Amino acid sequence: MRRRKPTSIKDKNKTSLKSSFNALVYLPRFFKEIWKVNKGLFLLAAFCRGIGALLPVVILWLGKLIIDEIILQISLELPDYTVLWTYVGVEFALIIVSDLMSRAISLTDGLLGDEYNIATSITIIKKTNQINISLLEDSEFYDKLERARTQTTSRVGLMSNVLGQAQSAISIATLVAGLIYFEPYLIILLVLSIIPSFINEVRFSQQQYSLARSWTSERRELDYLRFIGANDKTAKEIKLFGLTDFVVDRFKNLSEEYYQLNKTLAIKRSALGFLFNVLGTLSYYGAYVFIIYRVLSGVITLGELTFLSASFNRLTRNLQDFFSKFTRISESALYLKDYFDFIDISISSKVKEDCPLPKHIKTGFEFKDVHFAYPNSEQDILKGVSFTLKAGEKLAFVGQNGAGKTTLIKLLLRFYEPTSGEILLDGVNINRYAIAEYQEFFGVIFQDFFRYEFTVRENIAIGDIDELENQDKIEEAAALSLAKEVVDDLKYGYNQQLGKRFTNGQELSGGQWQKVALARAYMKDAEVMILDEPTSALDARAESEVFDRFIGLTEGKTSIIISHRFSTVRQADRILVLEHGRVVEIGTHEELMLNKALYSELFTLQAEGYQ
Ligand SMILES: Nc1ncnc2c1ncn2[C@@H]1O[C@H](COP(=O)(O)OP(=O)(O)OP(=O)(O)O)[C@@H](O)[C@H]1O
Repeated sequence: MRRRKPTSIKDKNKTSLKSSFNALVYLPRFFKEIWKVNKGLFLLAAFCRGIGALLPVVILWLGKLIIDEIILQISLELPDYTVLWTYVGVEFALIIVSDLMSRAISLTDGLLGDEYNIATSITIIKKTNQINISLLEDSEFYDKLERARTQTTSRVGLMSNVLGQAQSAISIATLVAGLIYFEPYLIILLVLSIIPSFINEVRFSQQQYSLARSWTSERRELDYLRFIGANDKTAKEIKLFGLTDFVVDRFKNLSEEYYQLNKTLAIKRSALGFLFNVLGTLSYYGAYVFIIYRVLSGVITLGELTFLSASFNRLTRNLQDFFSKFTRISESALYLKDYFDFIDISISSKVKEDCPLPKHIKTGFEFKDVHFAYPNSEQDILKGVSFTLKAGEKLAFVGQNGAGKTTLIKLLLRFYEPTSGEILLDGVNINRYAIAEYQEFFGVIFQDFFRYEFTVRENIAIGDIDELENQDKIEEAAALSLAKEVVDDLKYGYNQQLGKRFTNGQELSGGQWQKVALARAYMKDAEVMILDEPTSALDARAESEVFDRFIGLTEGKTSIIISHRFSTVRQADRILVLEHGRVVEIGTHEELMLNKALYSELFTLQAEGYQ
């Protein structure tokens, strides 16, 4: 695989700067969502930040009053310390309140963040379920989903940062007001001290971000190499084929390049950062000398000196922090865009879902000259497929690997739409039925069924999750799919946790997993049953038993079986032979044998193999 060379950082800088600032428009919507999650907590967080923002200037002001009062009382013959101790008492109380506020802020941020996290995770799961499978398989879209899913912590961080910025802005405004009141000229020095480090911050954080983003696919490859190099699923092959050096070299070469680019940037950022900080410190001392000079000239008091120098110092730090956070916020806001783009995906169907679904199938399904190519692919997988599946009929699909059998099922289930042609149910285009209701019609077990790392009970009940507590039904389904014998050997029976991810989990063999997954098909009394060869890992005896049961149980039911096992296929009412996306034969076993074409050739070939 040829790797795309990352574009230079500078080229990307302009566009990413613009797009990250543009992404700030998502902030109001973001806060509206947080507001909806918990209004009370949000108000409390805002209140605490408001108080927290005003306290610094008030405390500094009290410091000034205390010093001025001390100096005043020292100069008096009959000093009265009442006012002084009152100031000290109030300052003490405010310090306590300030500490209380900062703890309340981190508490409310944490709680609000957790609640928002839960709410967005649920939104993402629900939305993913509504989105067409074809979109989920689009790599660009998938990246977006990945980012939306994995960036939840950044979003929570973003919330704290933005609220923190608002707090800083108020603090800064009050401190600036203080400076202007006493020494307006200090503002010039303040601006001089802050601009260099602001420019440095913006420039480098943008470059860092551009570098990270332009290396997205390489970083994904690095993650993948890390994954295959160090996990239990690949360990066997990596050891046996001696792949460690291959993986390590590939990882090293790729990461070295990224490391070097990053290193150069980090060194430059630190060196310039230091230089600009020296400039900042210089201007601070400039201000300090100016203030001392003003005290010595008797223009301002000693208390005002402490107030001004502390305010100036605090302002410099606050402003630096404000600007560096600002660039970070605009970067994180880009992830908001990914998230909102994802949840805004339109899910409305192109056609009106205006037809009520029949309770039971009357005539059956009909594929009419169906053509299909997967999204982003030029290749036609189905080329004018026409056939009928009558109500109550058992149809088998046969054909070589890649002929398009599973694709036919995916179209029937409306995971994809035909490129042209149509699929009818009882004479009506299937797109006109409400999709969720329509899909409820089917009981399907796919070749690549998912191994949920849940308990056996849950794994079986997935076929009809409303029946999770119906032990009799679960046991019945397990008996029919031969999963019962697997469960009988498990320490915790139906409550056995499966897989290795969680404590006390038990891994199953491929065939045992298939038996468990098959039980799902028996959980619901679906109108149409589909078995897409989920039996490849079963031993010969179990496989024939599974199919015989399936055939027996689907007697008189509309069903489709995909299998390469001809002794099963021949038991179907009719057999559809698919070759390179075309129906080449359709008929009963006897008819197709007489036809002496592909089916009889494949059947004879397999029968000979068994002799
Ligand atoms: N999501 C997808 N995106 C693009 N192409 C796909 C996708 N899924 C399958 N294909 C391609 O479509 C063709 C038909 O695949 P399909 O899974 O329908 O074959 P099949 O007849 O069920 O094969 P098998 O007997 O191996 O299960 C194959 O060439 C495959 O590469």
